[in-house]
Amino acid sequence: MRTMAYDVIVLGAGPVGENVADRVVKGGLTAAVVERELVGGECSYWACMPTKALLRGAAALRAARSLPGAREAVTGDLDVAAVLARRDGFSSHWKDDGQVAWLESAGIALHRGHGRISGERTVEVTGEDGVTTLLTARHAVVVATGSSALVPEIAGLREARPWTSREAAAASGVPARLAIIGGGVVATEMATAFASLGSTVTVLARDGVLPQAEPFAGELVTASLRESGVTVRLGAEVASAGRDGDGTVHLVLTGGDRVEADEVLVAIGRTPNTRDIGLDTVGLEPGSWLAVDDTLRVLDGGGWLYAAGDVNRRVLLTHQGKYQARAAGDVIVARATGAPVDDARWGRHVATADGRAVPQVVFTDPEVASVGLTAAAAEAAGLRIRVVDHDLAAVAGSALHAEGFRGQARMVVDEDRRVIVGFTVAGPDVAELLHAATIAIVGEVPLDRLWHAVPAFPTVSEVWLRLLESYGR
Ligand SMILES: Cc1cc2nc3c(=O)[nH]c(=O)nc-3n(C[C@H](O)[C@H](O)[C@H](O)COP(=O)(O)OP(=O)(O)OC[C@H]3O[C@@H](n4cnc5c(N)ncnc54)[C@H](O)[C@@H]3O)c2cc1C
Ligand SMILES: NC(=O)c1ccc[n+]([C@@H]2O[C@H](COP(=O)([O-])OP(=O)(O)OC[C@H]3O[C@@H](n4cnc5c(N)ncnc54)[C@H](O)[C@@H]3O)[C@@H](O)[C@H]2O)c1
Repeated sequence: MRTMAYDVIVLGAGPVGENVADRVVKGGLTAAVVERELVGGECSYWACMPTKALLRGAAALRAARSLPGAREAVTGDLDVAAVLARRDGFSSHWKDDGQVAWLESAGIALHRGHGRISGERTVEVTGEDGVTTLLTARHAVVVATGSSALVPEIAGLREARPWTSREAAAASGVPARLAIIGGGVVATEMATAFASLGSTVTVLARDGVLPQAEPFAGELVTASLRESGVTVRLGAEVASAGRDGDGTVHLVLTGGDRVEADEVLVAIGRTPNTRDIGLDTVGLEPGSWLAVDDTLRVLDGGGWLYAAGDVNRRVLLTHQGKYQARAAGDVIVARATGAPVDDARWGRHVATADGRAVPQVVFTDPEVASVGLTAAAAEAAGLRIRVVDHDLAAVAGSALHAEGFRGQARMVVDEDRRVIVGFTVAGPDVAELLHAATIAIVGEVPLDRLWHAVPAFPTVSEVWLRLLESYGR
C-alpha cells in the first residue's frame, strides 16, 4: 500500500474542506484533501449555486413586471431552456477542473477516492481503480464530508424513485406535475423555481411553511406560492407512495387524500455523510453527526480529530461552514506550532457566531432574510425581549422599488442589554439588506448608537429607522 504523510488531512473537498486546507497551508503546514466525487462539494454542483441560478431568471422577470414602464417591455415568458443552460454554467457543467486548478494554486494536495479513518491520525483512500493509499496526519484529521438528503421511511417511497435536492437542482427538464414533501427551505425554493418554470406544484408541508422562521415569513411565502398557482397543503402527511407503469407517482396522505405527480421531491432535511468513514475505528458511532467544541474539535475525538461544516450539525449553510473552516484551520496551526489559542468567546479560534448570529437568505418570493434569534427562540433561551415589527411596504424606498410591494420586518431586542438579538425581513430583493443586521448583532451595537446609523433616503433600509422609532428612544 502506498503511504504518504501530511500535517493535516481533510476528508471531503466541499466548500468547507477546501477552506480548512487553505487556512492550514496559509499557516505554513502541509495539507491534503480527499474527495470521492467533485471538488467543490454539494454547494457548487447540486445545492446553492444551481438552485439560485434556477430562481434568478424568474425573480428578474417578476421585478420587471412589477414596474409600470418596465412591464410593457416584457413581451414573453421565461425561456426555460435558457434558464437551464445558465444553471448548467453555474454548476460548471458538473466538472471540477476549475476547483482542482485552484487547489493546485493554493498548494493543497488532492487524493481522489473514498476516504475512511483507519485509526489515530490515519486515513485510507480507496480510488476508483480499487487502489488504496494510506495517509497519515502529523497533526490533525478534519472531517468535512457534508450531508445528504434524508429520505423518510414512508411505505413505497424509495421504490417510487423520488427526487432529492440533487435531482431537482440538476434537472434536465421540467416535470408537468411536481409534488414536494416538506415545507422548509429546499421545499419552498424549489416550489418557487419549478412553478416559475411551468410545473404544477403541490407542496405537502406537514409541519407548516418555513416553520423555523418568524411566522410572518412563512405566511407571506405561502400566500405568494398560492397566488402563483402552487397548491400548499399545510399539515399534510404522506402515508404511502408508489410509481405506476406509466411513470405517474401516487401519494396517499394520512386521512386518505391522494396526490398524483410526475415527480416527487423529498425535502425534509439532511443526514450526515459519516456512515462509511471509519468512525468505529476511533470509538465513534458510524452515521452520527459529529459533535464538536467551539474550536471544531470532535468531542471524544482524541484531540486530533476535527469536524467542520454540515457534518457537525451546528449550522447547515455554506457561509457558516466556511466561517468554521477559518477557525478550525487557524486553531490547528496554532496548536501545531505552539502559538497561543484564542478560544474565548468571539476569539479568533472559535465559531461563536454559530450559536447566536447566523445569517440566512431563503430565495423565495418574497425573499426571507434572517439573522440571529426569532422571537420564539429568544424566549425559549430565557431572554427578556421586546419585538418590534414594521410594514416593509410603508417606507418610500419600497414603494419606489415595486408596485404592490409586500413585506415585513421584525427586530427582536434583548431588553436587559438593549441590543438586537434577531432580525427578519421578508420582501422582494431584501437579501442584500441582511448584512447590516448581522453586523448590529455580532457587534452588539447598543440601540442608542444605532440611532446614529442613518439609512440613506429613499432606500428599503429606511425600515431600520422606522423600527427604531417604533421602539422609542
Ligand atoms: C438544495 C440546497 C440548496 C442550498 N442552498 C444554500 C444556499 O443558498 N446558501 C447556503 O449557504 N447554503 C445552502 N445550502 C447548504 C449547503 O449546500 C451546505 O451547507 C454546504 O454544501 C456544506 O458544505 P460542506 O463542505 O460541509 O459539505 P458538502 O458540500 O456536502 O461537501 C462534502 C464533500 O465531501 C465529500 N465526501 C463525503 N464523504 C466522503 C468520503 N468518505 N471520502 C471522500 N470524500 C467524501 C463529498 O463528495 C462532498 O464533495 C443548500 C443545500 C441544499 C441541499
Ligand atoms: N437558501 C438557503 O440558505 C438554503 C437553501 C436550501 C437548503 N438550505 C439548507 O439545507 C438544509 C436542508 O434543507 P431542507 O429544506 O431539506 O431542510 P429544512 O430543515 O429546512 O426543512 C425540512 C422540513 O421538513 C419537515 N419534515 C421533517 N420530517 C418530515 C417528514 N417526515 N415529513 C414531512 N415533513 C417533514 C420539517 O418540519 C422541516 O420544515 C437546511 O438546513 C438549509 O439551511 C439552505
